[in-house]
Amino acid sequence: MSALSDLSMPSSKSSEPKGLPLLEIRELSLQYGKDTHPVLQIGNLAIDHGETVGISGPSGSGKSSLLYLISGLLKPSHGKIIWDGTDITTFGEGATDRWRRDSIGFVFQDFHLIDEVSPLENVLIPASFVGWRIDAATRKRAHDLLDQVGVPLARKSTSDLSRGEQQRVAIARALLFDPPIILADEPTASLDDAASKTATDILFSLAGPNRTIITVSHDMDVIDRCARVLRFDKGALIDDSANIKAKAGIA
Ligand SMILES: Nc1ncnc2c1ncn2[C@@H]1O[C@H](COP(=O)(O)OP(=O)(O)OP(=O)(O)O)[C@@H](O)[C@H]1O
Repeated sequence: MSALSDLSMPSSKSSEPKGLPLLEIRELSLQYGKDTHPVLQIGNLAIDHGETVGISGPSGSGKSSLLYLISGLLKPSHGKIIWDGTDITTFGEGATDRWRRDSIGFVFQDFHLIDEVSPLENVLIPASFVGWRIDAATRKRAHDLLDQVGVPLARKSTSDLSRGEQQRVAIARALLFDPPIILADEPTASLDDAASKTATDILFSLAGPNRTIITVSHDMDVIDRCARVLRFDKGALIDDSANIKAKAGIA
């Protein structure tokens, strides 16, 4: 891994804090089917620029649904999701996709990589949605990101990589467009202890005054690294507190 510290640079696209929270949720609810009980209901919640936020709670409490809602991958049944002053629930599909590409890097539990292609091609997947030709600067950035997360560039097939390396490819891919917000859904759930620690170190090295990390996790090592922890149960936010351990740097 050449230089983890390179990743800790704040996103160059970060919006300047304007005194508004980065994310505001208002009266949000999600039902997966008409006439079904909401699986998530949140009154008001605000997250500031640069916060590291861990989302914890029992299985089925709505954590992943929340992450999918705030990334625009799911539409709520009611309520507003306001990022930097703009309610993304009013966007059509194309505008949501553009906003997500520019603003969010998403790290999934099961990586969402294409096994048959190289790590470099996987990192470049988001660029392939933007246009037919991938420019040299984007290729170089993908190359540099893989180098920084310590993934062997010479591998032809991503399936040859260890699971830890695959998750690092996924993290590099999430950073391709230098997003100010990183969302992660159980980023260490399928990794062994050593690989979890490396992935967690990389993830949190990305945090900065203007880069915000929001992660769902059952892994206490991940949650302990977050300065703020939101706990959910049965679709409700039951606790929202500062994490004293993370603040003291002893997580
Ligand atoms: N596509 C879907 N259709 C119907 N119900 C769903 C769907 N996805 C999730 N649910 C339900 O919504 C509730 C919240 O699910 P969600 O995955 O958000 O919880 P979670 O806290 O992330 O759980 P886990 O920790 O097990 O991943 C659960 O009861 C789940 O069964």
